[in-house]
Amino acid sequence: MPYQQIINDIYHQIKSGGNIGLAASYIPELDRVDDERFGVHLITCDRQEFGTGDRYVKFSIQSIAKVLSLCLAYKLLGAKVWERVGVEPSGSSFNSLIQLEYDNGIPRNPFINGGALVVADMLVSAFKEPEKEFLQFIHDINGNTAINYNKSIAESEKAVGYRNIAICNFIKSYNNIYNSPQRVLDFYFTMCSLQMTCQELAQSFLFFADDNFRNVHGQQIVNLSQAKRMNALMQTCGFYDESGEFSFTVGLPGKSGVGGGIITIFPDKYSIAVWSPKLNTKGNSYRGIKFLELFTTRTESSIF
Ligand SMILES: NC(=O)CC[C@H](N)C(=O)O
Repeated sequence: MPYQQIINDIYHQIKSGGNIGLAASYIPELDRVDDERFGVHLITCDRQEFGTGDRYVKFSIQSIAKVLSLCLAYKLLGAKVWERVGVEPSGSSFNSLIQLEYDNGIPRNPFINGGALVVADMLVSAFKEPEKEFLQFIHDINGNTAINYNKSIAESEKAVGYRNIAICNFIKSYNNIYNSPQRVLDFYFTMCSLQMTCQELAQSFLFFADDNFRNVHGQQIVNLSQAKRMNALMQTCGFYDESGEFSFTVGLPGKSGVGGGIITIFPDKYSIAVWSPKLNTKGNSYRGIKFLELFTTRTESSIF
C-alpha cells in the first residue's frame, strides 16, 4: 500500500480547502498556537514510518492522555476500575455535568472529563508522585525520555478550569473521588498538558495495534483482553458525542484532544496521528477528522 503517496495527496487536498472551526480558546495557552499547523504521521506494525507537514512539532495532546492514564490504572487495578466508571458512550459533550447527577456520580466512560477525573483519582491513590509515575509510564511506552508536560499549559488551564473543578467536586459529593479534589485536578491538568509530536503520538499508541501489543521497542505493554477493552472504548467513546459519526465515517478506534490532535489505530496494521488545532463544534479537529475519513477510505482501512 503506497501510504506516503496517499498521505501526500490527501494532505494537499485538505490544505488547499478551507480550515474551518476554532482552536480551543477556553485554555488561554492553547489559543496561542498557530492554527494553520497541520501534521500527519503513520507507523505500521512492521515499524515503517510515513508522514508529512508539521509532524515533528510538539503539541498539547490533552484528552488523548486519558487513554494512557486509563491504561495505567487498568494495568494496576484490573476490572475494579469499572466499579467507579462506566463503559457506555455518553452522547454528551466532554465537559457536561448533566448526566453525572442521573448516574449518581459514576461517569459514563473514562474519556469524558468526569471519567478521566475518577481515573486520575485512582492514580493519585496508587502513587505518591502520580505525575512522575505517569510520565515514567509514557517513557516506558515510547522510549523517548524527552517527552514531558508543558507547565504553562497546565497552569493556564488550572487558572480557568471552573467547569472541571465543578465536575470533580460534584463527583466527590457522591463519594466517587477519594482524594482532595484539588490534588486530583492538579494531576489531571498536568496529565492533559503532556506534549508530543505526531510521530511520538503514533509511536506511543502503536502497541494498541501491534499483534502482540508491543511498543516500538518490542516490549509488551498490555495483554489481549486489556487491548480489546481499550480499543473498544476508543471506538465507542473516543470522540465524545461525535463517536458514532467517527465510527461511521472513519471506522477505526481513536481518541481526540482539544489541542487538535487525533490518534487512530488500525489493529494489526498501523497507528496514525493527525494534528490540526481548529476544532469543530464537538471539540474534535476539523482537518484531522477530514484527513482520516479520506485516508481510511482510500486505503480501505476498517475494522468492519
Ligand atoms: N477534550 C479535551 O481534550 C479536554 C481536555 C481538557 N484538559 C479539559 O479538561 O477540558
